Order: sequence, then structure tokens, then C-alpha cells
Amino acid sequence: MSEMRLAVMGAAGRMGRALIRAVHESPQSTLVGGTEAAGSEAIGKDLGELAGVGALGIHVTDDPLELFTRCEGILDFTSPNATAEYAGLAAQGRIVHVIGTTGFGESDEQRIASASRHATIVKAGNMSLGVNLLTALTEKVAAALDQDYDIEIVEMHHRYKVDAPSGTALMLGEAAASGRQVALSEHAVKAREGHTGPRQSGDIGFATLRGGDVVGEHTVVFAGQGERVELTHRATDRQIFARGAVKAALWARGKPPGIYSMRDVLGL
Ligand SMILES: NC(=O)C1=CN([C@@H]2O[C@H](COP(=O)(O)OP(=O)(O)OC[C@H]3O[C@@H](n4cnc5c(N)ncnc54)[C@H](OP(=O)(O)O)[C@@H]3O)[C@@H](O)[C@H]2O)C=CC1
Ligand SMILES: O=C(O)C1=N[C@H](C(=O)O)C[C@H](O)C1
Repeated sequence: MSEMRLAVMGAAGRMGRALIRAVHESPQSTLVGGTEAAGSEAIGKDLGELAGVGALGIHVTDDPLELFTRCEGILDFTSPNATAEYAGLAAQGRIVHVIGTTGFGESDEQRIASASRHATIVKAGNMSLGVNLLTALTEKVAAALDQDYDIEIVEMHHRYKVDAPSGTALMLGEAAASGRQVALSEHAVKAREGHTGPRQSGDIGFATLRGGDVVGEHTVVFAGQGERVELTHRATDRQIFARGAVKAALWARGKPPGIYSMRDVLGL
């Protein structure tokens, strides 16, 4: 099969640069362009120079419509509003949309869901193999242990992260809730402060730490009487997410429109 023509949204961002490297290094894909928002100082810059792989002769654009006519898939780790916009355009172009962005509100989720009638979307709060394995394990452990084991999800990220809890923490929370056969929305406790009273049985708690250059760390704690089980993933290199995103695009090529998860891609 020919190389898949991919473009990177938010090409100058931390993940944008990692994605450029991952597409450039994959023998099954070819980089055809990248975007930043209108007015960004990155417009016109060479994608390869941004990513540190040497000039590629492909430049950052603020015109996604023109770019989408030339590509089969887009890798999008930008912001919730930008991603909801791109989902509509990807649907018009009937292309693959890999969504790594996190921090969506309800209305963004609805816009993405309607775009999935025409676009083939792979969406996950974390595209690494390790975290998706952790997600599957979390579901299994939550199903095996009863409510006497309190579930708490602790995450830490770099000081620039803007959303909390992280997309990964929420993914792990969904997996824990699914293992327990309950809805996360009815049991999630996303922050605690002041006189909270004792912990409610069945709560799924979240704790958020931010600082330094931490790429991403997640621990799911199952705390019982006299013992504690902890499952941890530590990311030390953003390329794990970028390689996962390329894998997702290649997997989605030729699949019918809809929303798929990284667990679908990895068969977990
Ligand atoms: N699913 C996963 O595996 C992972 C997900 N993420 C998620 O990816 C997202 C991005 O993270 P990160 O790279 O650290 O963030 P950055 O802020 O470094 O990158 C985002 C980039 O998108 C740009 N951008 C904003 N709006 C638009 C637009 N309309 N069109 C094009 N580009 C735009 C930003 O530009 P500007 O700075 O000018 O606003 C910026 O360059 C976050 O939501 C994060 O949580 C991160 C890692 C892994
Ligand atoms: O913003 C980040 O950096 C990350 N975001 C994702 C998340 O919200 O979980 C994935 C990864 O942990 C890095």
C-alpha cells in the first residue's frame, strides 16, 4: 500500500513537534503539511526545522481547508475548540482524524460525535501502548476487587498543562467505573478541599499534581484494609504518544466513519 499522507495540527506545539518526527520516521506515512492558528509566529516555518530533523521544504499553514484536500489523515493534539473545528472539516473531507487533545467540554464532545458520521476518528486521552495496557488492567482489577477497595487516581504533569484531571486520568477513571459496572459521572470526586467529611464508599477520586517538566505519570490506587494495590505508568518521552498517533492513523485508513479508541487500535 502507498504511504499514508498525514498532516500535523498545532505543528509548533510540544506534541506537534513530536508528531512531525514520528511521521517523518515512519516508513508507512509521509508528511504533507502542518497547521497553526492564524496569527501564530510559526506560520511559514519549515516543519522539519521546527521538529529538529532538518529542512523538509514543507511549511506551517493557517489554511486547513486547502491542506485537507491533500491529505488522508490529520494528527491533532491542539486545544478543545480547535479540535472541534477540525473535526467538522475532517468530516467534510471524509478523512481520518486522530484526536489526542484533552480537556473537552460537553459541547465539543457533541461536535466531535456529529463529525464522526463522516470522519473516521480515533480519540484517546493517551495514545501510548503502556497507558492503554494500564487502562485494560485497571478495568480488570476494579472488576476483581469489591467496593472495600477505595479507588484513587493520582497524576502528575509538567507546569504548562492546562487541563485537569488529565485525559489519561479520566480514561483510567472510566475503566475503573466500567470494571465496577457503574457510571463514572455518578462516582467521580475530582477535587477535595476543606471539611469534606469521610470518604463515600464507591467514590472514584482524582488528585492532580503539576510541576517542572514531567511528561506524564499516572497511578491507580486500590486501597483496602491492610493492603494496597497500585498500578503505575511513567512516560519519559513524548514520542510514545506520537508513535501511537501514527499507528492509529494507519489502522484507521479505510475503516468506516465512527469514533474508535486506542484500545480498538491496539486490540486490548
Ligand atoms: N492523547 C495523548 O496521548 C496526549 C495528549 N496530549 C494533549 O495534547 C494537547 C496539546 O498538548 P501540548 O502539545 O503539550 O500543548 P502545546 O500548547 O504545546 O501545543 C498545542 C499547539 O496547538 C496550537 N493551536 C492552538 N489552536 C490551534 C488552531 N486553531 N490550529 C492549529 N494549531 C492550534 C497551539 O498554538 P498556540 O500556542 O499559539 O496556542 C500550540 O502550538 C493537550 O490537550 C494535551 O493534553 C498531550 C500528550 C499526549
Ligand atoms: O498534556 C500533556 O502533556 C499530556 N496530556 C495527556 C493527558 O491529559 O492525559 C496525555 C499525557 O499524559 C500527556
